[in-house]
Amino acid sequence: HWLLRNKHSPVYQWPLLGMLPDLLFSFYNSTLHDLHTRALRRTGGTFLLKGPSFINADFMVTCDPANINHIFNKNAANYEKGRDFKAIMEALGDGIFNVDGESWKFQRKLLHSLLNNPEFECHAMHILTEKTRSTLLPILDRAELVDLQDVFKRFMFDNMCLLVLGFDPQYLPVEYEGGRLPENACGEAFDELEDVATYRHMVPICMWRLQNRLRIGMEWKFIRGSRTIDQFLYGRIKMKKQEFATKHYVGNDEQTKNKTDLLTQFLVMKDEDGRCDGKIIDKTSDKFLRDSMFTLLVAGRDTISAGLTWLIWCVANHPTVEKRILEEIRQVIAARPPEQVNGDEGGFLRSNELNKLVYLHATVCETLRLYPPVPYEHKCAVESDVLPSGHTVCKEERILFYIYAIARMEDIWGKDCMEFKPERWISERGTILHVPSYKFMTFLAGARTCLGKTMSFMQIKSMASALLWKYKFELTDNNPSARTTVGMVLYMKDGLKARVSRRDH
Ligand code: HEM
Repeated sequence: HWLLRNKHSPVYQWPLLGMLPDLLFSFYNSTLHDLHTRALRRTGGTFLLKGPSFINADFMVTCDPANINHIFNKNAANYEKGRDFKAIMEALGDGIFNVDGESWKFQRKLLHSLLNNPEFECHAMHILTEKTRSTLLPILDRAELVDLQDVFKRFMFDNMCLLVLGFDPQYLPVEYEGGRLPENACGEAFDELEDVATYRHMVPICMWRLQNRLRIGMEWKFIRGSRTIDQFLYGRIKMKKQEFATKHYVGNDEQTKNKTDLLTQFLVMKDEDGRCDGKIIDKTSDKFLRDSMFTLLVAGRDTISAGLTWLIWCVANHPTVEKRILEEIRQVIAARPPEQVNGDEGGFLRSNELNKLVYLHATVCETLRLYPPVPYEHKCAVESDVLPSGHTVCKEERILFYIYAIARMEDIWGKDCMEFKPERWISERGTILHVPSYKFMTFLAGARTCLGKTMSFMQIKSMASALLWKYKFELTDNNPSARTTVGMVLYMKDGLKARVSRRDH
């Protein structure tokens, strides 16, 4: 019976241990995403991932657009993040990622008004351009061989700190000695907390809780990393509050207010505080500010840097795509009025110019389709339900959405789904095609769609155009299929090492 069952099982099932051995093997082997993709292909898009039979560790795994549409839109009220998610992502505290119900509604409204404000978007672009000009370009000008992934990650950490806290920790300093970028306790603590979250996804709750009590293994990393992050964030919050107490805040008019960091905006916003479970959420309390600022830093740092890393890799592997992008930028620059033409400005395009880059936009979409910075997500059923695929979900059962696998399904993206083809995003009229979020789920779907989507596109396009216009990146490893990390963020396992040379236009 066991052998017969395995004949039809998408992942090998061991007695007592279920699919855990194969999962762990592919986790340490960095092939976890491929294992899920293969299993989803075999099963038509949905299967039950069986954990060890002596603990409740089963997951329904799906990448079926009909199921996703059902869970995120049609019957969204029945699906929550759930208790486990909050425990796994403990470092995020009560930030928006980790909450449901009233607290989520309150934070969503608050963040929506801040992040999607045109003046704030303009401020974000200004910070990004200045930081690129003052740090990133000088480093790339000097570098011959560089790990672009490491540089982008550090750069985005500084950029997000400026945007969120109004402070630059200089994780990517302009000057550094010995050709190696220096260590930074806070930046590294972010990485450690992410590793812990991945580990907690894999290992049964009782096991990591015990390790936490004993302060050993990965859980010791969690304790140490949380302490570093808390010191950093509470320190910044205290300083900002002191600034407020000692000097009159100049930004009473709406325009100035929207052009400051998010921490300041949280403090000056006049909106009412929220309510959750009958209690009042005070949005200026240290704990609420810590959780919100940390969430925003996490939301923007890795997603954008991972997206940009994959984009440079994809473009470097597709010379025809690179040629078309450069041609598009050349046309936009050529259309500038003479008084705005400045040789050194190069690929630094203004927001209205970035909007004209349809092919670059399609390239970003295609990169984020094949390499979604958040490769999987999970939710929990409040009540039992039947999915459109016919699978029954029990009460409190967890569902894993394999965003990475969606792009690799022929039924969804066609026979050429594995190919990197920006053209698939462009309509006959030359505009960007709209693809529903349950098919292009990189920014999630439904009411919980990412609040930084517009900003991310602008930032990735701005950096990509500036870098591709100014430099040629020659990859040291010509492997057309790079290994991916298996963590919460999809990075390149071996980094992105490239030789950098300036282009002569
Ligand atoms: C390429 C870049 C990005 C990608 C791929 C991305 C992806 C995602 C995903 C998958 C989620 C759902 C997470 C969950 O529910 O657990 C999410 C939520 C969110 N993102 Fe992004 N994100 C990006 C950039 C940003 C940026 C730059 C910000 C702003 C600083 C941001 C702010 C948020 C917020 C506030 C939420 C929570 C929405 C909610 O729960 O209602 N994101 N994002």
